[in-house]
Amino acid sequence: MNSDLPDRDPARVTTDGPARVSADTAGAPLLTVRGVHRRFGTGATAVHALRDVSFDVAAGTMVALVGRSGSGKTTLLNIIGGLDRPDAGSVLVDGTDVTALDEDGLSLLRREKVSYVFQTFGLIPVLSAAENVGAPLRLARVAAQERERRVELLLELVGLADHAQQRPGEMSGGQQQRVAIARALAASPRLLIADEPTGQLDAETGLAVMALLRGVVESEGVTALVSTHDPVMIALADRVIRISDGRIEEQPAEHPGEQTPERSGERSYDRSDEQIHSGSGERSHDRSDEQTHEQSGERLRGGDIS
Ligand SMILES: Nc1ncnc2c1ncn2[C@@H]1O[C@H](COP(=O)(O)OP(=O)(O)OP(=O)(O)O)[C@@H](O)[C@H]1O
Repeated sequence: MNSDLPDRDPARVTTDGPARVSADTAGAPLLTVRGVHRRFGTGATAVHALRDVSFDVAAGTMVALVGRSGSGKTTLLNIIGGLDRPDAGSVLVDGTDVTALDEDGLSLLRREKVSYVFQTFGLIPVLSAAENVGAPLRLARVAAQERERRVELLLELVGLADHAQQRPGEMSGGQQQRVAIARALAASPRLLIADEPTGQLDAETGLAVMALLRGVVESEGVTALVSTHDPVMIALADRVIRISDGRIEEQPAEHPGEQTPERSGERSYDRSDEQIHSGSGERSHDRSDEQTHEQSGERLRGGDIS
């Protein structure tokens, strides 16, 4: 498959196998949430959607955010992604205090550091898959040739190289969500936020999409915060944060620098590509991280768009 891909600038796209959480970055928080409070409304009818929420997320990990409907997951993700502001507290993403940014700063944050994957995909219906994936690169004024190259690699990564010209309405829900994941990765974000990304998908397709997310966390070195209700998907995460009635219910001990197999990138997870391409949903015990690279051929982080 790799031989079909165009020549690449090795300075932009590495080919040296899966990304690992290196010793110097392992355990370092990519995300720091401190004392976040969000209230909707006032007086007796006020809803305290988040109450004194604090946690850290280490770089290069995939964290599942779980909780019942109305527990505050979307509110929390929106605040972390700069789509909403807390009444109190702070959020640091890769050293940037999101809560202190003005609108321009938030736009820049969303363009450069944080990407979203939504339950409803959020694709632009009149654009092809390739144009949707390329949209953030257009915004970032990436030159056409480089943009085309990255779009091709990204669609390859999510197994949709043959669907580049199809519009969202001509694709299945699972395919649309894979386009959305490719688009979210286009600008090489540090943090990928996914709000119930499989909520609209059947169980098998949902698992394949989640396994794909799991794969890109490792291959692209991205950090992912994913809200989900699905226990199978929770099992794919490095760590689970539970939220109940706006409060973090359970905070598993984290020891910065500690290298579990999961955190060191040695984790073996289900093979997303076979599941996606065959739709079988069968569990593979192959070393998926190696295969991810054999099949996608690339680690896109490092393919900076500037
Ligand atoms: N814009 C808003 N105005 C008023 N109340 C809101 C608003 N947004 C959220 N809420 C309330 O805040 C609480 C948390 O909502 P949130 O959407 O964050 O929950 P959730 O865990 O994402 O739920 P679900 O799993 O159903 O998506 C709920 O009680 C909700 O009704």
